Amino acid sequence: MFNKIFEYAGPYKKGIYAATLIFLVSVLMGVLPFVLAYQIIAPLVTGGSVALAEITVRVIGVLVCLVLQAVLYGWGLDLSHKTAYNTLMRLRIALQKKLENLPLGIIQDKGIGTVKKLFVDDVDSLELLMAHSLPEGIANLMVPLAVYIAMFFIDWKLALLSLASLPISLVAMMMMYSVGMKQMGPYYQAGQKMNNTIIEYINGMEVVKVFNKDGESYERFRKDVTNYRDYTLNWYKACWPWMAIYNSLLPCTIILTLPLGAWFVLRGFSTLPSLILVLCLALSIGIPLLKALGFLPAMPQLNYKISALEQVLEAEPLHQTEDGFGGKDHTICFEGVSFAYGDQTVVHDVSLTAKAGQKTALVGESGSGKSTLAKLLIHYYDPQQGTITVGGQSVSEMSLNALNSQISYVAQDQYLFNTSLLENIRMGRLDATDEEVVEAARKAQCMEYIEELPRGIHSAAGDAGKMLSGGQRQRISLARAILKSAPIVVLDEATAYIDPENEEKVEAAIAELVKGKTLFVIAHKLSAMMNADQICVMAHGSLLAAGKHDELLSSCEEYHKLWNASQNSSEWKVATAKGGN
Ligand SMILES: Nc1ncnc2c1ncn2[C@@H]1O[C@H](COP(=O)(O)OP(=O)(O)OP(=O)(O)O)[C@@H](O)[C@H]1O
Repeated sequence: MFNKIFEYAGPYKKGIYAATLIFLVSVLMGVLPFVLAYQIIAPLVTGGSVALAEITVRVIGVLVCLVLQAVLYGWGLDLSHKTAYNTLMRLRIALQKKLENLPLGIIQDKGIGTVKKLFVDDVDSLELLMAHSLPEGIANLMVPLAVYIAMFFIDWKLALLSLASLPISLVAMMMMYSVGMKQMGPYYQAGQKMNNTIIEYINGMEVVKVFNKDGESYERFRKDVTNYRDYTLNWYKACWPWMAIYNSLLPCTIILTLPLGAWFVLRGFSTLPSLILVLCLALSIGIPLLKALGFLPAMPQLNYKISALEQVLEAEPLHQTEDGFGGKDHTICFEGVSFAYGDQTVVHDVSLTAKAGQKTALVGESGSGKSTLAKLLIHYYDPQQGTITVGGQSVSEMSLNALNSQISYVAQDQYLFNTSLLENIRMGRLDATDEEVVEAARKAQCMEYIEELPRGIHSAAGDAGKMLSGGQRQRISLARAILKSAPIVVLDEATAYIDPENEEKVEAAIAELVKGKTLFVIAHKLSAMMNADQICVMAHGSLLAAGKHDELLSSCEEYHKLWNASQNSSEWKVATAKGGN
């Protein structure tokens, strides 16, 4: 675990060494007063004499030690915190770089809560390790160790007596660590789940209220918060007994030394001055030992958090190169592509070709793998098997930027940034002039409602977002894609859930977007796919058939079924509309 910390610290690791050294001297300054006290007590107890001047010097020595201890401790803390926060900064930058190279789909699948926990909470928790546990812990352990060695030189029998509490404490410590680590998995996952649920709860508040799902949503929230409490308490419950044992036993360095040591002195096995010195030293290391132990309970948690960070930092990055796009045209080819989310394979050995300049439609029942194929094409994930090429060049043999420059992906949920609508549309092509942005907005049928907004196209998407319908927001994202004007357009259910009034306009915007482009489209509405150059029928992650509408109607039973179902549903829509429902 410490090796990894030093790796993260990079050039700042010198700060950890320096802070540890300073803490070490500071702890030593806490031990010296006991030695000085011994030098005053021993002659008095053994019948000797001490001059007042000697006592004064030692008392001043004690005061100097205490002042130095405080000053050095402050200095050490200053240094260790600078090191810690610089390391956290490095770690967050490394995480961000790593996330940038991870498949986007994998990041989305983790959930915002988990990613936020990783970036904020898990990284923050390393502060304890870097600023305290490591430098302070080491110093507070090293000094007692040195003191024990000194005790052995003074009187090995008495030294052994003061070590008596150590073996049981060590066993208790190991037990605490081991049971703590076992409980850590569920505890950590409960924390991740709670984070995700809280974010989902806040994001989904509007829907929850509209659909009167307060109770249900609160119930889930309550369950995850309660679970987290239970797992945390379980963890503590498993660790508490062991913590209690070593916390009480370890600092009891004089528990045997005092009675047995006195007996040793009476029997002549040890001398009184040695006993006094060993007792003073044993008392001096009580506080450092307790401090060092104070850091132990957090170790299993820290270890777990570091592993979670490691998992992300060591996760396999998206396969891509620095190369630009060099495909001969924009023909898309899936060759023997299989893909699994975790253990669940959802795409099985799919091979299909979407010819450049043509419209290829993917149809199939819900869950048949259509969106996953689209996400593989835009390289959200790497397939486990097979290759996807554009114009003969594999998507993993170009940079994500190069691929993105060739593809406009429009899905149902389009994110609007909290900036003006103008800038939101300009995301499509950053060097576009204001006029070009307005032209794209016009082509996407946005201007009629944008002009009615108080600040027109300069309205902030955050404020405007509340005033825009789903279809209007969708048209903003289509304007973005029109402005981008990439040669390939991937539409994933782009018109789903749009009200009839908006549907016509969205379809007009799409028609503008796809003019002369290679189109890869997923839609449930089969009637809109009839004119496609090729329709690919998916079922349970496999490609069943591919062809034109008429061919498939006669040759593919699954397509026939889908077609009938879509006809029935449009008849049902007409009937309900007529019925006024
Ligand atoms: N992020 C994910 N993690 C795990 N499983 C997923 C994920 N996304 C989709 N799946 C699963 O993969 C399978 C294929 O889903 P996909 O969304 O590709 O199907 P689809 O045909 O597009 O469905 P729909 O028409 O309902 O959008 C489904 O069983 C789905 O539950």
